[in-house]
Amino acid sequence: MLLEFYYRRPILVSASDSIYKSVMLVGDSGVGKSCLLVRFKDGAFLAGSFISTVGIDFRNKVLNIDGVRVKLQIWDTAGQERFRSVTHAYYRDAHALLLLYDVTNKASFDNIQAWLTEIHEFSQQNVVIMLLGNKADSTHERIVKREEGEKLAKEFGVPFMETSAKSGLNVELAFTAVAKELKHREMKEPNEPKFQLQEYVNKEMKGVGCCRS
Ligand SMILES: Nc1nc2c(ncn2[C@@H]2O[C@H](COP(=O)(O)OP(=O)(O)OP(=O)(O)O)[C@@H](O)[C@H]2O)c(=O)[nH]1
Repeated sequence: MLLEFYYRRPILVSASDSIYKSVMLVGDSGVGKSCLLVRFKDGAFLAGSFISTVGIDFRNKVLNIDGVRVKLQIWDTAGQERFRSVTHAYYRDAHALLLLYDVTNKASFDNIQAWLTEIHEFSQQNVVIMLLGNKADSTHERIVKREEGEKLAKEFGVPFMETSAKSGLNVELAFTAVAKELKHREMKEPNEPKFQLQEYVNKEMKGVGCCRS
């Protein structure tokens, strides 16, 4: 069963009113990748014991972006080191990467640079990357300030926002923002201005303490 996951590749076919895109969730083990995906797909939060992803898994979700059906195939990767070679094989098929750290876990934040190095080594050159500081609901346990996340993202030239799979904060927005970017890249009219992902996120983003899903 597991081997099937290892060798399956996304099949991406286009129709005029639909586009098919592949999004990968990456980051250290325990940052909340699976929970973010479940929140986005099912609107639920899986509280309780933490079960690490084995290898790689995926879910599909269709978004309507400005009248176009954007079919997202979302790949949830295992953050554990021992599955890294499996994950590497999938990078080159990804159109967008959501790179997560956990705001209550400094090591996961410190590892972002290493993740970006790996992403640049294995993914397509024009892949859309967005940095997400997850578990923003954990106000008392927070170690990484929002400003630190913003600074790091600026340093690496990637858009950034904080999310919470638990409260739903900005989860829909994270996926919608990358879907919009991908749709604009594929279907941009000659005179249409470039889509500004960070500007869009800044306008739509909710602060910590809110419960937008
Ligand atoms: N407070 C809080 N806890 C969260 C949030 N997201 C995930 N968690 C918890 O963090 C733990 C790890 O979540 P997962 O989604 O399994 O983490 P993962 O990144 O998929 O981990 P791997 O599969 O090992 O790579 C679980 O106990 C979740 O309940 C969040 O937004 N807020």
